[in-house]
Amino acid sequence: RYDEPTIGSGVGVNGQTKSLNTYLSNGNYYLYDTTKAMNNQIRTYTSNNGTYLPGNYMTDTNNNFNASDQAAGVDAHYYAGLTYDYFYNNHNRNSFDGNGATIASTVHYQSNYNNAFWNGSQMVYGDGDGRTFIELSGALDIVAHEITHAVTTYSADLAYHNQSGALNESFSDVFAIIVEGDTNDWLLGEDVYTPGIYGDALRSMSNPEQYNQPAHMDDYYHSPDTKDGDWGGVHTNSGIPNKAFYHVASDIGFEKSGDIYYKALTQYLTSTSDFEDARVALEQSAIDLYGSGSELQAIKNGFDLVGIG
Ligand SMILES: CCCCC[C@H](S)C(=O)N[C@@H](Cc1ccccc1)C(=O)N[C@@H](C)C(=O)O
Ligand SMILES: [Ca+2]
Ligand SMILES: [Zn+2]
Repeated sequence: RYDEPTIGSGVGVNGQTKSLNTYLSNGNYYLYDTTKAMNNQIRTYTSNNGTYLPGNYMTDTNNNFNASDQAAGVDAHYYAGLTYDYFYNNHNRNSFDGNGATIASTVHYQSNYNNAFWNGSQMVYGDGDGRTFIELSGALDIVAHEITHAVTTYSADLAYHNQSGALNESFSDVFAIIVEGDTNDWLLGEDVYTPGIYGDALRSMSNPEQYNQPAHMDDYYHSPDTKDGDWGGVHTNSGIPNKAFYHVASDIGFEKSGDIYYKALTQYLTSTSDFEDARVALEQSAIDLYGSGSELQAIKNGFDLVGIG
């Protein structure tokens, strides 16, 4: 019996059926996608509500991943593939390290875990407690958010605290929105956030204040640089550069803003960059790509509007 790439199907967290790149080995089908550029692989595991990482491969006997406990893995796998395709097709980046690194995702991490994260080596997704969140890999913007953290690690490596940390969070939200690619969708987490409440989200790029984030430097949130202080409020102050991005992308679109933000992240920003440095990096990236035209003006305008001078 030969091992070989296969195409299976699965049902995601929100009930949609999707085609999956899987792998047949010894009579079992694995969530193991070998179809991407040279040597890159996308591998999806389950921690079975424990804390072991990466845990066990998620497998199926008939290549139809339609069991309820497989849904989180279906979406983590499928959305990782979409995010891989975005960075490869739009920025010619082969995986998060630019060299075909395996994208490993683990779902069913702990119990009732209302979060998802990049742990420096892989993506990890909780199931949520069923009230605040359902399985977090069920949202493309969350998967793209986490994989962008991996891209950041292998580029600017923005230190995860204070303004550099808020930029780290903001760049993950920026590419989450771009990968979703819907000019009407400025929300983050809406597909898996509060299943009992329609239309809300964890964050909004167009109106950060709606979910208690500042949208201007005048309202910068001074929080302790501790775990309990969210390392200087990185998930709060990200609202300020997020709002700037909303203005920029509303002006020049996701393709041009994506190219400018990608160049800034990978060629100009460093681990200690602050909000002002980000403005300078984005202005320089716009000039490099488009000269001193409307794109540069969009950056200047967006950052002026949020008070980053
Ligand atoms: C381990 C503790 C901290 C992890 C932080 C990760 S990178 C993170 O920022 N996770 C996102 C998940 C997310 C992304 C987009 C939309 C919804 C939810 C996040 O924002 N987590 C919030 C809940 C937080 O940690 O405050
Ligand atoms: Ca969204
Ligand atoms: Zn994050």
